[in-house]
Amino acid sequence: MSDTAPAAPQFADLGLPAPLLEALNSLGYETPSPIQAEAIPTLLAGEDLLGLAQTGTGKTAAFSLPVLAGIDVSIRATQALVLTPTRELALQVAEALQRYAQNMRGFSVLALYGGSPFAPQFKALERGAHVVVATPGRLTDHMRRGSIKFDNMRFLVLDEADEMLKMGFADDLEAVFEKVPEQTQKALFSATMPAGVRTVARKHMREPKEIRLHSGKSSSLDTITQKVWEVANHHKLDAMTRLLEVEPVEAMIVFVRTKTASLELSERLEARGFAAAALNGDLSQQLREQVVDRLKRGLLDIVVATDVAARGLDVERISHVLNYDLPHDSESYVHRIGRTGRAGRSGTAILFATPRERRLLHVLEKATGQKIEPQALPSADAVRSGRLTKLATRLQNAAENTGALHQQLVEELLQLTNMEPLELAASLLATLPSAKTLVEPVADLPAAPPRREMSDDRDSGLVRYKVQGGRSNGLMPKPLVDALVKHGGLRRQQIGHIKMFTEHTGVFLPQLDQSVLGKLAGVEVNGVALQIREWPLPPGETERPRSPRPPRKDFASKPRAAKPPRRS
Ligand SMILES: Nc1ncnc2c1ncn2[C@@H]1O[C@H](COP(=O)(O)OP(=O)(O)OP(=O)(O)O)[C@@H](O)[C@H]1O
Ligand SMILES: [Mg+2]
Repeated sequence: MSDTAPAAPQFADLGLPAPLLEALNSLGYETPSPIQAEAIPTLLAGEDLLGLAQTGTGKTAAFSLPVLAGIDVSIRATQALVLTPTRELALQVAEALQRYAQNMRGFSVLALYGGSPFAPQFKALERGAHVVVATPGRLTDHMRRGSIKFDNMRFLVLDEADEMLKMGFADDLEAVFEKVPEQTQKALFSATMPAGVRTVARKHMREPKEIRLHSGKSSSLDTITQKVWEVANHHKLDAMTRLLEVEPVEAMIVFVRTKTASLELSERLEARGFAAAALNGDLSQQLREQVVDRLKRGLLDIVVATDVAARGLDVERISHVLNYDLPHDSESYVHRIGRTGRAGRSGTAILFATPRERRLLHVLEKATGQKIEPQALPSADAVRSGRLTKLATRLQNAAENTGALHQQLVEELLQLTNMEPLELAASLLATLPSAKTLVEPVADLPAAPPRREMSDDRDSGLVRYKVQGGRSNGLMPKPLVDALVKHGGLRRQQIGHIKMFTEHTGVFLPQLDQSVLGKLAGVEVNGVALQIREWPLPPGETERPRSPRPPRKDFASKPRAAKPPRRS
């Protein structure tokens, strides 16, 4: 981050105490980022602050360092409160504070978030953690119980202030503002600041200084290359597999719209051999933390997440962000793609847009101040040469570990087999599992058809079937798909949307003939005997099965489902 402001100041010029400067030095921070250069002196001077700077530009240190400079470790009381919208972020900010405070003896920071037991939190608050980093929900719980004390509070920081307002925490934040002592210094940070934030700032802050490091036009980083792939919904999974073959992905975060979609897609990716996992608000807190940790440590390469991971998450390995589903709004897009290209590194953001969504692109281009370049889907040739390059790299790497022993083996094999070296190499390749995909033909992915001719739903052209047996019977999408593949002779890609209800399951499939239905009838999946039948929904009928059921002949006269349900 050294190529920024013209007369770049040094950390030593900003007025920070020696223990913090030493910590920055040991962390390898050379020069302050622009937001740090501006925010640190302002906060050290005691002013309130609204800090607006792009994703990945060091806002955490911009507030953490001045907060730490103001902490008196000899007083065992909470002196600063930092609020973050998500649990992962609370933990991450607490960890950052701990790192910056590595030379402040006796310093303690506490992360307070839901999904973790109260008892240790009470104890740590009792002992007087110097800084508390909390999510609004859990903080409100503690405020109700009176376990957090505000008397010594000197700083209040809202990281991702706009998101917390958007999540509906306005009243809780209001209560916090009311509760902190009058002279508490306040700071709000984010990469995006919609109008609502300023209203809060005006109400609760003392003439806050506003530091804005980008014009409203460009809220995302120029280290991020943005591209769009036009893909119909039902080709997204194939397109994603292609993407993974041709793009130099180190780690990727994939954003989908719903929790269910994050589970389904991560399962499908795992089934295709990728180190993938889901991250969404329904998972246990322990699992959520494990996923982030495994991603950081390189044990996972793909995390399929909902917007719970869109804000603040700082994982150096993330080289790519994929918007598998379009975000709800442009702010969310800015934050999502900001998970890559952090701290001056470069990153790639790819967006899957169906033809119908194409018209929304200009909104995102406007929000990021950048063009989102359309990119042709990788051709079969590109996929093949991507695979070949990967294999070549592997062989080159392997060459470093071969020696006389391997060469001698080759000599012996040549003699034994009576083959030419080229023949032998070809045979060896044929036994190599990873070379298998190279001899298989690769089909070109169909480009998304033009808008008018298609219904760009992943279920288009499919028929809706009703499967007797739902979640409450223990039926799950993955085993169901496996059974459809095994007993119904379907290919995975042919299977559309699966919707699990309590008592039954709705699934979109190509039209099945009676013999296939017969084969599937009675097949046991997780102890449930499948009963599967075509299931058109007469207009106006709800998801719930009605009794008495419509007569069978209605089914035959209406092969196509009325309207697929909205994905939830
Ligand atoms: N001065 C610096 N020199 C080098 N690296 C830095 C510096 N300041 C911060 N970083 C690193 O940059 C990365 C991004 O910082 P941070 O998470 O604070 O960004 P952010 O602005 O809060 O982004 P977001 O808007 O996504 O939350 C972190 O890994 C951090 O350690
Ligand atoms: Mg941040």
